Amino acid sequence: MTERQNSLEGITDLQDTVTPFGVQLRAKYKRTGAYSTFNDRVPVILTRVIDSLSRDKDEIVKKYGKSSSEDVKQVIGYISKLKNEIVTNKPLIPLICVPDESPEDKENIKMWNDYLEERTKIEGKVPTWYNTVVLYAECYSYRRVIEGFKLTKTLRSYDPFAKLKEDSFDGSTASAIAVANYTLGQVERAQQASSAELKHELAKFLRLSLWGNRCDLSLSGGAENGQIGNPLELLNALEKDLLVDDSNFVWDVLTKAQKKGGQVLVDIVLDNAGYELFTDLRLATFLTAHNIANRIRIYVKDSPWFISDVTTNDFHWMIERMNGLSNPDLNQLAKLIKGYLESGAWSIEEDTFWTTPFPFMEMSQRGPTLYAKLSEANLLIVKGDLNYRKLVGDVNWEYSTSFLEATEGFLPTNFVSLRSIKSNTCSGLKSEQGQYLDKIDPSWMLSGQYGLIQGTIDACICSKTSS
Ligand SMILES: O=P(O)(O)OC[C@@]1(O)O[C@H](CO)[C@@H](O)[C@@H]1O
Ligand SMILES: [Mn+2]
Repeated sequence: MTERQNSLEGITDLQDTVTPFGVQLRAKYKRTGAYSTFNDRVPVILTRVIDSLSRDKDEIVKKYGKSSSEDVKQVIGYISKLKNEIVTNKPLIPLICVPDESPEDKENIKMWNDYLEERTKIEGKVPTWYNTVVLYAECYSYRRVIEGFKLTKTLRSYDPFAKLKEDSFDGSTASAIAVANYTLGQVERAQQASSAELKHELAKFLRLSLWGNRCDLSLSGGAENGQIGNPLELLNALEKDLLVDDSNFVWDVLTKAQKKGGQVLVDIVLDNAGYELFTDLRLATFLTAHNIANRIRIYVKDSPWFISDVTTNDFHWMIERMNGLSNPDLNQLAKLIKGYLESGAWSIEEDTFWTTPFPFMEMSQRGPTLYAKLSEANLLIVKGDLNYRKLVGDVNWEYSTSFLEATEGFLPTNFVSLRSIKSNTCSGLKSEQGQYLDKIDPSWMLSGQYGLIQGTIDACICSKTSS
């Protein structure tokens, strides 16, 4: 038995079960992905951060100056301690506020510390890693990594995952080139395409963006997980794994908004950098080039998050990379994207809410400005597994619970989730579909094999027009 398992023996609450239906996921349920999150994945990720800091120390000192050498040591110590807190299931602790903290950071620290108090009240004791709801504890683990760097002088904005994200895109360039070529072909045909063709193409771009979500790095513990092969040729084979397909709903929402006149505004909440980001920008390019959307706001994270999530830096890095590679299609696509950003057809948006632990049903209360902003959009596209968990409150819903019921009142506008399933929550399946998958493939909710294009199809939100 390993030292880690020994130390967990003291956790009285560990239960050798799956998560019961109707309750939020917690790592204490041993037969779940949540348990592996703290038993395997996060400790492995933290070790990788430590290793990469030791390996890149000279490079860091070159870039951030001599005193960063001490800061690297400090962060390594901090992250080792954090890892130890997790594997011994210590109580979560308040974030530290240093005297010269910026007002925004102060406010952010207060939010996390207030929430720790709130959860302590809800749970009747101070939350621990395995015992509290995993959505909170997992988000908190990434917030602690951020703190490790924020507590230094020279490395406050260092992104320990940047290299992994960059390597992930570089490992997928052959796939990216194949689809870049196809996307540009579609853009060139923009004037001739019939409505039926556009509808068909939209369904294709939605699928490419959905399956791009298989490439996240937090599920693989930071191990390279890029796209290989020609994604267009793989689409047919993946069709059997698409459990819900509300592509028609997306088309209906967008075309109805168009018919109403005025500007059609689409908001996209991004998930991962690298190949997935590339697929999302292609979807956005398709919508803009065909005038299906007049404006697209693209939401990124304001800090390094769940290893592979896109920050503003990652976004710009990828465009520059596409520009710099010796492939004319990638170069042209990069130019197109830059043009969209410069003209204001697209904008990159940050909001602190995306790096909080809150389920989206709490957004109207805890992030009212963002909620109001999202409600201006005709359509909201929400990428990825973590965002799905937040959409449905990270509850293990009975699989046939409708998506709308599971989102518990979060409805700023019509929205669609594009998610490859990587955690133990899923709603809106056909009767018996989930039970059947449980039987044939017990790990179907954790593998990322299955996907959803799932919209708020039963909600009646009249098309909006913004100007
Ligand atoms: O949101 P993403 O990038 O699709 O997935 C993130 C993820 O891999 O991280 C967690 C595992 O620790 C899970 O919530 C989820 O599967
Ligand atoms: Mn992610």
